[in-house]
Amino acid sequence: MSSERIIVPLDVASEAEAIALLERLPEVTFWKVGLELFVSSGPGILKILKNQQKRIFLDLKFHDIPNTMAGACWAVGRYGVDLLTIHAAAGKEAIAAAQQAVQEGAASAGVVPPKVLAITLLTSISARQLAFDLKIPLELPEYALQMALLAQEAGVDGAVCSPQEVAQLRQTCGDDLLLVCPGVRPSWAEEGDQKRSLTPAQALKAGADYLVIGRPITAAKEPKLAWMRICDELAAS
Ligand SMILES: O=c1ccn([C@@H]2O[C@H](COP(=O)(O)O)[C@@H](O)[C@H]2O)c(=O)[nH]1
Repeated sequence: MSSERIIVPLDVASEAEAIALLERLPEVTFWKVGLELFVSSGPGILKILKNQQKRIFLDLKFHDIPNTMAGACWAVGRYGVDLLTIHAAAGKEAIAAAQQAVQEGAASAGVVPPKVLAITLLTSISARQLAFDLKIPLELPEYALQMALLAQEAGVDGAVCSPQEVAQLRQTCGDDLLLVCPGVRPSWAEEGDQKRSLTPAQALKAGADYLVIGRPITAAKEPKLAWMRICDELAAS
């Protein structure tokens, strides 16, 4: 079912607001906990989600030296979440350390390790910003692909990329690499700070395994109606 391939972010500032959102959208099976909620309220929300049998994407976007990545990833390994993000730009050694540490952390807690996803390039970065602000002398699709290949060589389970690059990553990296796309926007939703969007149907057709769709649902007047509209559009596509 395509609705199970939609991950909704709990981008709110408190556990109480997160619980209120969970109550408004009981049909959502896969939730993302990101920096805003985790930093403001801590890991308690993970237990709440687990008690409701929800799947969890812990989007903490680690980007640090190998030793620090390993320590943080070991600790995340113990939570029993499904997905964890790190930045591919942290480098091969740090990615490999992260991958090994989640396995060890999970084993120490007797839980299944999360799949580690490497962020190739944040979906809020445009080609112009990549060139002029970040001074990266590669075309954006080539840079995203190189980051995915680096992460794949270092042993990650998957990558985060924009829907605009997902077809190329799928073709080059193969079917075993899990591809998760944020920056997805239905035709009726505002782009906001996302720079490289496609619609949900286009993103799935291009090869995404999972879509992260936040504000078009969570900031809608009626989140449930927005969720249903997206699910209906996917079913009709
Ligand atoms: O490259 C990335 C990596 C992560 N995100 C996260 O996804 C959601 C998107 O929310 P929207 O409201 O649908 O824009 C958000 O939690 C980001 O932190 C991303 O957008 N891009």
